[in-house]
Amino acid sequence: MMPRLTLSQVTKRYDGVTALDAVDFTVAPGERVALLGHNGAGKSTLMKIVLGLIPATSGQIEVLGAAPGSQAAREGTAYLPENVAFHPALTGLEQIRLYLRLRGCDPAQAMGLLERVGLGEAARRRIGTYSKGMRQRVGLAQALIGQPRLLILDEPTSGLDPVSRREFYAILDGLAAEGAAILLSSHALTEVEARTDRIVILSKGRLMANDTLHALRRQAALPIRLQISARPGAADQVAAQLSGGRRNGVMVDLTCAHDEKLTRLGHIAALKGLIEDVEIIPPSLEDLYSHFSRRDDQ
Ligand SMILES: Nc1ncnc2c1ncn2[C@@H]1O[C@H](COP(=O)(O)OP(=O)(O)OP(=O)(O)O)[C@@H](O)[C@H]1O
Repeated sequence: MMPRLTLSQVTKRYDGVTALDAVDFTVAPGERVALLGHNGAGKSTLMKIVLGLIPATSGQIEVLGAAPGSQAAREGTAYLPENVAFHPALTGLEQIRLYLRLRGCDPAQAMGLLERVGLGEAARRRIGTYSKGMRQRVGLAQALIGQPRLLILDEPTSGLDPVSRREFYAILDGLAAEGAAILLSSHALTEVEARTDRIVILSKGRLMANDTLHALRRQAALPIRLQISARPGAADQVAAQLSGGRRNGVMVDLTCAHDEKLTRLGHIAALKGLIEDVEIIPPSLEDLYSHFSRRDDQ
């Protein structure tokens, strides 16, 4: 399938600063891609280039097979900025109707869009009375006008509570299932870990990683933690036999390389009379993120 978004060797220089340095990646239909990076890594610059708001210094960008900022690209692309501001005196329904009219679409679609983002019941209340999570959903309803095939979301869940975040991602899952390509930036690694298909890490404008979480784990080859619960009174013996560290009354911690995992599990299984349970804890996205974003400095 042709990617919805393709960046090839995209470089952006502001005077003296290289904000993007030969960045390559694609986003396919139905794919949810997380764009991660420290402050100043180049995420906003990348989004602005994709939206056609600023030009790249060099490289090629294709948005829905067209040039960024062209009519074809703009018609099929939705953008949700980090802080969406709406008119507080308007109701959600009025606000979305207004956007529909501005886009030359039928304002009667407004209720359907609001229901889609879970604002059906609040549609006739003033936006001034909405919570931050609800305002973010108005933003998403606005972004869904015209059935976009590519969504660019700038930290869409910052400031939302855990329940609102989950609900927001559930809406994105539905859109991706219908074939929308989604690129979202975030600083919240735990939620991205569970809710996206691929991870792109930028550091000082350079692409440090671009793969699934699974593949990044293999590439990084960070140690895996094995957490063993010993039978009552057996923790010292288990720790001694496995050369592991005792944590409290019953827990024994081990770390091992990825390719030692099965051997280590074999040793643990051989102590079966002494052991209640074993938990395998792979490196978290946070561990991977610091691994990949630091690679540059070495
Ligand atoms: N208009 C500009 N003129 C000069 N330098 C700029 C301009 N815009 C951004 N930069 C620089 O380019 C680099 C990348 O900035 P960018 O805003 O893209 O980062 P970011 O990853 O979006 O950061 P954040 O997480 O803080 O939003 C930074 O060093 C920034 O100072």
